Amino acid sequence: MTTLLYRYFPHLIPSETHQMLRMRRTLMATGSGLVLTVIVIVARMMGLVDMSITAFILLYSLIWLINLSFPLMISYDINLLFKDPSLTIPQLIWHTLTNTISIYLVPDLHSVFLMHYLLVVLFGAFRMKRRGFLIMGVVILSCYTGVMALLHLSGKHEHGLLSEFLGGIVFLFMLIGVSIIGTEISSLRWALKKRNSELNAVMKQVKEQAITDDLTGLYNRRHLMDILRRQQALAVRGDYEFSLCFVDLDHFKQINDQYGHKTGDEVLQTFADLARNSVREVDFVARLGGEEFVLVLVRTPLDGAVYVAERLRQAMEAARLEILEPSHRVTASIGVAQYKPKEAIEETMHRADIAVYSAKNRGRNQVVTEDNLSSLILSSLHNDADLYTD
Ligand SMILES: Nc1nc2c(ncn2[C@@H]2O[C@H](COP(=O)(O)OP(=O)(O)OP(=O)(O)O)[C@@H](O)[C@H]2O)c(=O)[nH]1
Repeated sequence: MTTLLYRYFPHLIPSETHQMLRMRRTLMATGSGLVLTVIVIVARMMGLVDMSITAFILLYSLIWLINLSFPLMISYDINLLFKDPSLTIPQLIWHTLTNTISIYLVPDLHSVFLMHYLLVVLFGAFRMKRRGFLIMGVVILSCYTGVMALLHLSGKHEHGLLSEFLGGIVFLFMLIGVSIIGTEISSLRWALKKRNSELNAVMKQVKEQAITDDLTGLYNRRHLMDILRRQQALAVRGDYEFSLCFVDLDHFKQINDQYGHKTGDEVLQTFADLARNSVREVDFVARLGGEEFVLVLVRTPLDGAVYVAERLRQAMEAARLEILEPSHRVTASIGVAQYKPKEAIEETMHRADIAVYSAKNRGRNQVVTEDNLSSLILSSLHNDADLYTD
């Protein structure tokens, strides 16, 4: 049925995975409703249904209006307005009701329809828990005994009461059995669903850990290289610029020596927070290692990057760190470089790195750009500066 719908009415099949699954189940139920209708129509053609043709057509038009309303609701996302978007209980009750109508119309085939009740209960395994199965059991039993009583009272069904009673007991046991199996399937589904969401959460955590630095929560060096390659690819496509700020905290060894490693860690975390808050959402902040950090400022030319770097330097200089002595200020030296079209990303990193060295040489706590490096510093550092490779 789903395949037919795909072929002739592709626009009615939802593309979202959950909705598609709901549609498939609903079409299964609609399919079993179709089988019921065909059986009743054949029975009427054989003279087993005592109902005028007009009333019969009217009744089945109404039944199919409601039958089709379930898949249509899913097609147009109306089911999402309900607490249970699978519409399990309404569908189960509706199919129980149509099955009961079928028994009333064709009492001679009531044992066939009795089996269909069991199919309806199994349909609940997709969604229901134990309580749902209990409710459905009660609803089905009430419908069945109700319709049988009605048939006997109106004289439409002439079977002996004892055989009917025994048949009812057998059906009750079958109903209990099917409900237990349904509950088991249902609890397996819930357990799987829970395990799946736990796995997803762990996967998310593992992915995050793979790209972040444990101490500061900033991106780590490996992820920084990925970010830079993506930025480079954007710049290569044209009309895109970005800049790097290399940051090195000044005299950090002294902080470790004077206050201990733990305090040193806290200073690194404080700086990480400051750096994170000094850039835009779209920018990136990474820790290269030790007391070295990198800001990747997207869509930012050199002068914009200098502005951000200077603002961060001033914020760090002004920050009062309660973990240190009141007069102790932690400062940062920052080197800024802009990516030049067609160059290797390592070359940009190299220039930013040289700018940091220059800032240190010029007395620390300052921002130096690649533009204001003297050629002397450039040539002396060019040979021994680290090339940043992944
Ligand atoms: N607390 C702490 N210290 C670290 C960490 N990683 C590196 N360090 C320390 O950072 C210090 C870096 O010292 P240096 O490279 O000599 O630089 P500096 O003292 O900041 O001097 P300048 O950079 O020249 O201003 C070393 O003492 C490292 O042990 C860390 O994760 N936590």
